[in-house]
Order: sequence, then C-alpha cells, then structure tokens
Amino acid sequence: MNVNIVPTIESNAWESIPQGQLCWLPNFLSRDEADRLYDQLEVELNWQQKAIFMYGRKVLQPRLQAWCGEEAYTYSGLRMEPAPWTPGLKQIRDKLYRLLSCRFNTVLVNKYRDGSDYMGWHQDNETELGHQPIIASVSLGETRRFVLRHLHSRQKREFELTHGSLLVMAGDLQQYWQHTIPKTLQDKQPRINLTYRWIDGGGPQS
Ligand SMILES: O=C(O)CCC(=O)C(=O)O
Ligand SMILES: [Fe+2]
Repeated sequence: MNVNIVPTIESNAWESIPQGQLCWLPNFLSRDEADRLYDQLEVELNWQQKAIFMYGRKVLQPRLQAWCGEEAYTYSGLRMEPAPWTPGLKQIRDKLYRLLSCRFNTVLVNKYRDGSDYMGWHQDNETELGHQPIIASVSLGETRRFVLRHLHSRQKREFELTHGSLLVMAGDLQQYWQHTIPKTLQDKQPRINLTYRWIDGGGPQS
C-alpha cells in the first residue's frame, strides 16, 4: 500500500489545476540552508552520467544523476541502486514530512551542469510510484525554467525554480501532465534538483 495520500492542505500554497495539484513554496529553504546543502551534495554524492536506451540506441543522459534512499528505481531500462541517505538529504526529507505529512523513501538527484543540460518531456508515472504519486522537488543553485503541459488540452504552467524553492506535484498530475526542464542558450551556472518520492518496493514500510 502506498502510504502517501494527498497531503493535508495545511497552507494556502496548494493550488488545484485541472487534474492535478501543485504546491509552490519559493522560500522553502533559507539562502544559508540552500547554500550549505548545495555545497555538501556537490562533494558527497557519487555523480554519474548514465546511458539510457532511446529508440533502440544507447545515449548518455544530458545531465548527472545520483539516487539515494531505501529502494532501487528502474526507468528507461536503467536500474539504479540507492546510495544511503546523506545527513543533508535526510534533513530535507524530515522537513518535508513536517510540512506535508507525507513520507518519502528515496530521492533522485539531478545536476544540470549548464544550460545545455536538460530533462525532456516526461511523466513520473512508473508503476512503483503508485497511482497518485506525490513528488516533492527541491531546487538548488541556478534558476531554471520548469514547464508543465496537459496531455490533452495542451494547457501550460511555467515556474522559475529558484535556489531553495519547493514545488510539489500531487493528485492525478502525473497521469495527465508532462513536465520538462528545457535546454537554454542563456549562460547558466550548475543547478541541483532533488525529487523526493515514495517507491513501493514491496519491502517492509517502516
Ligand atoms: O530538475 C527538475 O526540476 C525536474 C526533475 C524531474 O522532473 C525528475 O527528476 O523527474
Ligand atoms: Fe520528473
């Protein structure tokens, strides 16, 4: 059973959009907290540039990644074994729990080295994320544009994901909306993004 239900709306930061819910907190972390976490993650994590299969061809992903927590994660034919939580990543997990009453057992960490690193249109709808996954996205470093697009109406929502901000996606959003971090020709410094998730690994859920 997925323990994540749509979290209690305890602040007016929650917004309902057609077939989805969003929570936007631009000041989730103070500047100092965000600076410290960025510096820690840069040295603590084992950053990897993974290859995935696209249209039968092996291609390197246009960004660096790390995966931490308690469950392995498989997507695009790629299985990622988790590294243990770092103290900083655990602290954020606990802060998210206090804010959202929602538990997370893993975090996918992406590093966009410059404006040419990106993440293409996708939905976070793998089976092991459950039916209505809650995905909490914490951004550090450079500001990048995040775009949501409804699969049928093509309606769009855009956010500038700034240093220390939090964007939570919930409800049916992953079924009906895609999202992307587009490439940009602008000069961009590195950005680290953390997406906290609950992965149903079938193991004990403590
Ligand atoms: O970098 C971001 O803000 C988005 C990351 C994302 O969509 C993902 O990890 O699935
Ligand atoms: Fe995503």
